[in-house]
Amino acid sequence: MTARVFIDGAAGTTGLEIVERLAPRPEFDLILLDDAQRKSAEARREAYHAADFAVLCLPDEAAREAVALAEGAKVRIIDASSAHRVADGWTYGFPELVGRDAVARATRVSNPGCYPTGFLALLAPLVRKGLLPGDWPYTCHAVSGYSGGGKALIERFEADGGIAFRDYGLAMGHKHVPEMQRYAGLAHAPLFAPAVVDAHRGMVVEVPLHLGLMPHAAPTDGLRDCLVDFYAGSPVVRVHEETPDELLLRAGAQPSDRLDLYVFGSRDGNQVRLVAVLDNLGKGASGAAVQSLNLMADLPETAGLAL
Ligand SMILES: NC(=O)C1=CN([C@@H]2O[C@H](COP(=O)(O)OP(=O)(O)OC[C@H]3O[C@@H](n4cnc5c(N)ncnc54)[C@H](OP(=O)(O)O)[C@@H]3O)[C@@H](O)[C@H]2O)C=CC1
Ligand SMILES: CC(=O)N[C@@H](CCC(=O)OP(=O)(O)O)C(=O)O
Repeated sequence: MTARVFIDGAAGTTGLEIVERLAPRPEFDLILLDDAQRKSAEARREAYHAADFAVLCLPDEAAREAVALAEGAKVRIIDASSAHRVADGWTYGFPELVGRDAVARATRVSNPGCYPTGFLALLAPLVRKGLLPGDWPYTCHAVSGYSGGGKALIERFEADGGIAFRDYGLAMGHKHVPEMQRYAGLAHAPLFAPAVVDAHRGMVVEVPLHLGLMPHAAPTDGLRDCLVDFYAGSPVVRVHEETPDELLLRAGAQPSDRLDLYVFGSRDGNQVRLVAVLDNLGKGASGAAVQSLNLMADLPETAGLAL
């Protein structure tokens, strides 16, 4: 049976990429509103009531409004915004961490933020298995392509043409911190230092560790082995056992729904860099939404993904 899927915000950066992934698939019948209707509350309410699934690709405020418009409908929702990431009644849409069954059964799924996807993929299994302490004050450095900031940041980078690197989040308190802390099981909020580089898409998320100073921490190989075991058989997450000399983001990178993890250790074993490489619009947004939708619709998990 064909499932009807309403993409609210289909004209935006994340929405367009979800449409691209779903449009060729016969299992789905997309509900898309034209320019004249796409912000009409009435048209959107009707769409919610006609759909089996809806994917919200909207700013937070509009996503909260969307959930209200869907009240009373049988529609199952995946929200790509940060409005419901730590809200009661919502399942965090990270099947590798919360379990595929939990996502498959959920009626309200909140897609993880792009930076938290890298951070949590690295840290959550290690803290959960007791190989790193949950009460350590962790730091996370990350760079993202400018599409991570949606249409507004894309326009800014493309119009300016001269920004090579943009450090931001300098007042701390980035909106991703609560989900990073909650789903990694941390006692303290991580110090999060994000930046944007002059590439359309792609990101590198890093957690540096003074391993030698940490109480109850496993050695470098133990950390890597744990991640290898945890993601064994995952079609999306790959834990690399080799340690290359460099990791590159390419300005013209093609869409990818993969998530690549690395564990680099110093020779003396005292320092470690946990590194995740992903596409902010892939496993960081649209790819993750499609993965969750596949599970919710009882379809093969990776159908339609670029892996
Ligand atoms: N870009 C990324 O890498 C990631 C984005 N996200 C999240 O996904 C969501 C969408 O982000 P993104 O696609 O980047 O943002 P964009 O700004 O590119 O797109 C948002 C879209 O929502 C539309 N919109 C705004 N308000 C309303 C409304 N009231 N009713 C209907 N449509 C509305 C906008 O319309 P208009 O075109 O007129 O502006 C726009 O088309 C955000 O919450 C973002 O934080 C999550 C992970 C990664
Ligand atoms: C480069 C850039 O600006 N990135 C965005 C996060 C993108 C993302 O993950 O979006 P949501 O969590 O909002 O859904 C930011 O830092 O706000």
